[in-house]
Amino acid sequence: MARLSVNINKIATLRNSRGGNNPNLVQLAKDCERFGAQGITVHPRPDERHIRYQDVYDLKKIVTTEFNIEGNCQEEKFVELVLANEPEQVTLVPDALGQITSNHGWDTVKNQDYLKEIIPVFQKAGIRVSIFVDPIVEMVEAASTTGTDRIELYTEAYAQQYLQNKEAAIALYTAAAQVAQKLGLGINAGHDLDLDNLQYFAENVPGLDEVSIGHALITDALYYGLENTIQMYLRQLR
Ligand SMILES: CC(=O)[C@@H](O)[C@H](O)COP(=O)(O)O
Ligand SMILES: NCC(=O)COP(=O)(O)O
Repeated sequence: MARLSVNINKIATLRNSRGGNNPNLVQLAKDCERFGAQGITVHPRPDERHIRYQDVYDLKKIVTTEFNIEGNCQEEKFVELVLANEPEQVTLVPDALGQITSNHGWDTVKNQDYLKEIIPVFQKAGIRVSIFVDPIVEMVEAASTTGTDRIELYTEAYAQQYLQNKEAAIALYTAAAQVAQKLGLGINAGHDLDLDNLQYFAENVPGLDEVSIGHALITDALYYGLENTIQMYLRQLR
């Protein structure tokens, strides 16, 4: 069964909107784990629009499941932040500054030499490395030669096509996962996964280790409550 890592970026968005500490991000992360979350994911961005760099230090002290820090390793401050906190996993995402959200994976062919250089920096600190990739076989194959431990399949395209044609939506992901498995890569996935599309994804992506879900899960929690929502998402993965 794939693990559920809850991305709490949007809780930080709500907190920052009033300048105070409500909702309390640290308490919410503790509660997510108590409700069944098998990991906590954060994505500190250079503009600190939601997760602040200090949040990472505060969360590191209390996360007892798996701490996954996502971000752009081309930002020197991000590398320092991750090495200072030594999470279980770092997910390297090639975001440009000012993007409203993450919207593409690495070109693992063009960035092969760079990734081969930066990935061991984290691995030498005992941190598992996952790199964000689109579901393209060539990108997965080139990911395997970078030395990364895992890939994270970028699932926005799946989510967008799922309601119109789920068989077509899943095809590239199933194929990419089959190649990743053959190459000995761990397989994570994330972005726009939700209560409607998650189960079908998990059933058709072999070797799926972890999904990280934030935006839809936090939105659902406004209607169903956080504890119930986390349990609803976990049931989609059983
Ligand atoms: C990498 C990815 O797809 C998401 O994890 C990302 O963290 C979403 O970032 P925002 O919450 O800033 O949209
Ligand atoms: N890596 C994906 C993630 O952490 C959350 O993405 P989303 O569910 O907020 O789209």
